[in-house]
Amino acid sequence: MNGWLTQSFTNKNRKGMLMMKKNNIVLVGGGSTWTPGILKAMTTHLDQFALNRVVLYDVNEERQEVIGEFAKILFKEEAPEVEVSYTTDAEVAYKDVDFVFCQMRTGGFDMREKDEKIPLEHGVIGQETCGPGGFSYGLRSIRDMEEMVRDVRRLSPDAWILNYTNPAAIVALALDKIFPKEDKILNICDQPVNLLRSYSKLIDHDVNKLEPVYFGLNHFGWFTHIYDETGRDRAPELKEIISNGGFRPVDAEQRDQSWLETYAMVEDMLKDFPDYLPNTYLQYYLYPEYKVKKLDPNWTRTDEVRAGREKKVFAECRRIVDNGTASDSKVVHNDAHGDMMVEVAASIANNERKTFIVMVRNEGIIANLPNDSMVEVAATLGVNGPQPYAVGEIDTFYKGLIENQHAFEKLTVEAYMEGSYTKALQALTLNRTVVDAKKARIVLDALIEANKDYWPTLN
Ligand SMILES: NC(=O)c1ccc[n+]([C@@H]2O[C@H](COP(=O)([O-])OP(=O)(O)OC[C@H]3O[C@@H](n4cnc5c(N)ncnc54)[C@H](O)[C@@H]3O)[C@@H](O)[C@H]2O)c1
Ligand SMILES: O=P(O)(O)OC[C@H]1O[C@H](O[C@H]2[C@H](O)[C@@H](O)[C@@H](O)O[C@@H]2CO)[C@H](O)[C@@H](O)[C@@H]1O
Ligand SMILES: [Mn+2]
Repeated sequence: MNGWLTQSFTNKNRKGMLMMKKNNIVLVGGGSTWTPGILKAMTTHLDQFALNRVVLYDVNEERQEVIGEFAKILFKEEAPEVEVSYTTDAEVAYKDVDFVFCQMRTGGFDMREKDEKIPLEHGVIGQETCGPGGFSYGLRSIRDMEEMVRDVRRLSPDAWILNYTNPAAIVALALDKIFPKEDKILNICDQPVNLLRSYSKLIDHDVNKLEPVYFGLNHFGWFTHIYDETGRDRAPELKEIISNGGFRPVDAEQRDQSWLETYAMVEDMLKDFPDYLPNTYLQYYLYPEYKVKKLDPNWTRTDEVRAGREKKVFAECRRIVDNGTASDSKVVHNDAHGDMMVEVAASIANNERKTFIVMVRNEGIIANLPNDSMVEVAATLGVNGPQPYAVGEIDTFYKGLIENQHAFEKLTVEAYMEGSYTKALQALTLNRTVVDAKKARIVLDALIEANKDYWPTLN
């Protein structure tokens, strides 16, 4: 039984006491490199999102132990009233939870490396969530994600499942097809909010006062307007600034070179297509040949992450555990990722109806796109889930791009569900990063071989 937190509550309109439920959380992929940041965000948002119990769950015992021991120290110092534990047992993890925060990586970085390097060996974009890499990772993620949902529903029928697991576009579509009646699964990406934070720096404006209008699919969308609190659209000014002075992420000093290059490509995209502010991932679809030349098949993003974030996070957590204190922690910072995950949960739990950019089944939100696509748009979040803002009709160029990408995503999910080689080949042939069917077949066959321990058989 959860406790309740009596919280003193003050804002400019109301003063009083708010009874806030204390939530039981499970963090799936508890040994993830992002977990320390999310845990830190949990400790700094306790007045918004009250916690009773936090369980970390991972299939990898070694990773889980390092991050789990760190978690115990962090909470002992920051929020000793919260019960913290870690486990590799799904039966323990999913029992009696209110929110599941999910960020698993089936196959780990070893398989991410193959997703990136195999396509590149054949002259095609190799990226974690885009093109054949995203396809490959998608076919691995769906199985574990389906199992997770079934386990959660058996052990915690009413829990909210907040999913970050990539490729989120394919995972979201697959879960929507497998569990069409589910209304408590929400797929989220932190890239739009991270872009918003970067825009807010460019115009020196509080990000919380910016209201975005966004449309597309996950890692495949555009900001059409960015309104400030006076109702003025700041998008034209932002486009001007970026077109003349380039674009850097808000946390540029923490970024590896490849992310700086990725942000820089927004300037190129705006020069070619000045209508809207593009999501950075569009670079792979708009300039596949150019990007392939820039990518190094011997040193991809996985190598950078392993040498950078993964090494730092685990070394720092081990150091904290050895020292017995997290008070001087360096790598555990709040960024868009942890903050957003906790703020999304708080908005749902407290029925705050704050606006976030999330994935939802289209059903007319973007009037001239298929109803069954999982679109990424602005929505308010409350106890009844997302209430998306209507986008209306979109112009031909964007409609064409998105319909093509949706067809790729849908065929990928169907290839998984039907075990269909033909649909897998159709999916890769449609993808803008591949196009050529002979190339698609070569890459598909190589990925089948690499994923034989993970994928269903494709006949
Ligand atoms: N949606 C977004 O915007 C966003 C942002 C950041 C990260 N992510 C995603 O979050 C995930 C974690 O990323 P990372 O770079 O920290 O990877 P990571 O490999 O460091 O962490 C993932 C963890 O998941 C564990 N895992 C694998 N299969 C599991 C399963 N079936 N059940 C429970 N745990 C399992 C692994 O052992 C690993 O410890 C990835 O899917 C990544 O793409 C998404
Ligand atoms: O290559 P990685 O593992 O570093 O990151 C892949 C993820 O990239 C995006 O996330 C951003 C995020 O938006 C930002 O807040 C900050 O934390 O950096 C991340 C990248 O380092 C993307 O939205 C995710 O889906 C990817 O998993
Ligand atoms: Mn993302």
